[in-house]
Amino acid sequence: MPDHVIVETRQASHPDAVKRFDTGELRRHFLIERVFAPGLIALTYTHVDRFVVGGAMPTDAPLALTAPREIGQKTFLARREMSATNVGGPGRVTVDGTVHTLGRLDTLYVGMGADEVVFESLDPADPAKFYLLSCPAHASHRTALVPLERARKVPLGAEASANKRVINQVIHPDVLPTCQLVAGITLFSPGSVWNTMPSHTHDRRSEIYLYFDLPEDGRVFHMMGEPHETRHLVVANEQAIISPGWSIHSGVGTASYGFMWAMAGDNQDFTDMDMVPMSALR
Ligand SMILES: O=C[C@H](O)[C@@H](O)CC(=O)C(=O)O
Ligand SMILES: [Zn+2]
Repeated sequence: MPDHVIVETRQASHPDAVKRFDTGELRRHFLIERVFAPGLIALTYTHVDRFVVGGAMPTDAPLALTAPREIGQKTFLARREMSATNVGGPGRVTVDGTVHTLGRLDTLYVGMGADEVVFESLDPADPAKFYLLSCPAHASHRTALVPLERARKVPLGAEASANKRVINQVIHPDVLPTCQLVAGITLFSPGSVWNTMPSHTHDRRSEIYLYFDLPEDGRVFHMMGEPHETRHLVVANEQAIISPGWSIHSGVGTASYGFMWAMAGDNQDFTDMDMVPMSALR
């Protein structure tokens, strides 16, 4: 039987090399075009903070999270922690026999050491799409369901600058303890389309973005690169981006969208950003 867990590996890149990348190379290294594939767990193993990013999209059968060779362990979570956020129809995640039901934008944090993780859709015609984020862990924290309402809310931006939005901090030290992972869901006011502008970097933490809720022909122009050497990626709905610590991560949509961001690295201090003055951007 073919394995239902597929993995692609991405190496880390030096900014001096990246400034010579053409569009195809930028996309090959930093954009994850297929996050969700029906009936599969599709993962990207990146050497940027050893993040594993991907999607579990069960249709008519449950999908068990097995440990691919890349992990080098008998179970996926032997030395890792993980979050699963549902951006699709209603679903269930069973962790070592305990069933958690996830509606839209609910997140399950799964602590290091969980053996059996199984994903299911409640309705195969409206499949759940579990967006997975995992990073190395050193301690086992409690598995917990974090509905969007439980997130710590940080309103930011203004209508006049087209960036009025609420940052929902879902995986955050004020919500629940984790080893490295910090993550949230940023949702916009109608008409606001700019995220994370003014830009920032935080070399001690890398970041992963998933853009969602874009219409079929909508696109986000995601800004990346060192502040003095910016590039962009044109991103469609439900595609993800690997943002190394040296890169800005800002985007503007041709239509309304939401996005999930996640960080791992040396600290979990969300406010510890190096803000980039507008005059420094090139
Ligand atoms: O370091 C923090 C991350 O870049 C995100 O939280 C930014 C974000 O969601 C936003 O400004 O909309
Ligand atoms: Zn950031």
